[in-house]
Amino acid sequence: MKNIVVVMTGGTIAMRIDPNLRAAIPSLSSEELIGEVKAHIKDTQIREKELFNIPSGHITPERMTEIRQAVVEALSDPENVGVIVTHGTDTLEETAYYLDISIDNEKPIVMTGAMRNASELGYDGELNLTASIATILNEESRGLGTLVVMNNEVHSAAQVTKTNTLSVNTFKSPELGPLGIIDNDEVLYYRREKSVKKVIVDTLEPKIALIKMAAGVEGDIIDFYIDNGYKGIVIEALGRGNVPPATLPSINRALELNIPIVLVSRCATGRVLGSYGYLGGGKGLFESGVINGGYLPGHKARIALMALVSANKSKEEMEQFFKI
Ligand SMILES: NC(=O)C[C@H](N)C(=O)O
Repeated sequence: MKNIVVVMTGGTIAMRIDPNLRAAIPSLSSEELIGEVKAHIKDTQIREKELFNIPSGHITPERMTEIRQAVVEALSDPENVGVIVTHGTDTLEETAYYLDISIDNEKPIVMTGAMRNASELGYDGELNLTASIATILNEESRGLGTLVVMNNEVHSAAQVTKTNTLSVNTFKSPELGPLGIIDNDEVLYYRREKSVKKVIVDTLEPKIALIKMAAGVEGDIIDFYIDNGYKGIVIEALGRGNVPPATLPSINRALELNIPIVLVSRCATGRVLGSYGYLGGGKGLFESGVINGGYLPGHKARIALMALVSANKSKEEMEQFFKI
């Protein structure tokens, strides 16, 4: 008999409509969440661990480390073949990315959730859980790091992002597409991408800022984070990796204080590079010591920087991490 551990953390998958509020709130017990699914699967035992039952907007870096701890513990038991983490979809890709970079284990870790709550017709929680179990049980899922399974698709934690506020088909990997699909309980991989970027660390530095650039943004917001003891800054820059020139004095101030700055783009796809030499262009930023964050979206680069700072990595090691 194979064992799979389901670590429950909350999200819409564990919510119902409250009749007074007429809005969804956390309410499903672990038995209610998993009972029906358990009754349908054969030859596999599900061991549930209810860590918390919160919306994913309540997930903090500390709670991410608690999730990691629960996953690592479950993986260390030779009887368990893999772990499923149920989670709200709003920040699912952040926790997935942290688990992916911070755990080095061949056993599959699958994160899943739901877009419709248990009071709605077409609740997708059970479908996503069943597809996650099929993914764990497939031998080809081993060695791929943390996977995200939603809407019968398997995605890599590094690539996946929530693209739509409502649709059940919201999780996409815009650059490369899903790794595979789940068809009739069978997992079919189009490609198997081994997850290679690792920072094995069980803590996350919370004081890492994420700042979005826009036309006419000035340096005051950067100064705020410097003055409030932040240990690192991720800048979601314009296009190819450029910033409005009025931010430059504050960026240079942060660099002089050895506060690492990672540059990514606010564009949905594509990497950043020093293609532009004008004032505020990426070329000057990288020459002055800003770290190239590659193709990562800002919220995942922030998780990476939280892990790298927490692990006391040098600037060179950080640069190495973000290199494709
Ligand atoms: N679909 C969901 O799970 C969204 C919910 N607001 C959450 O992230 O907890």
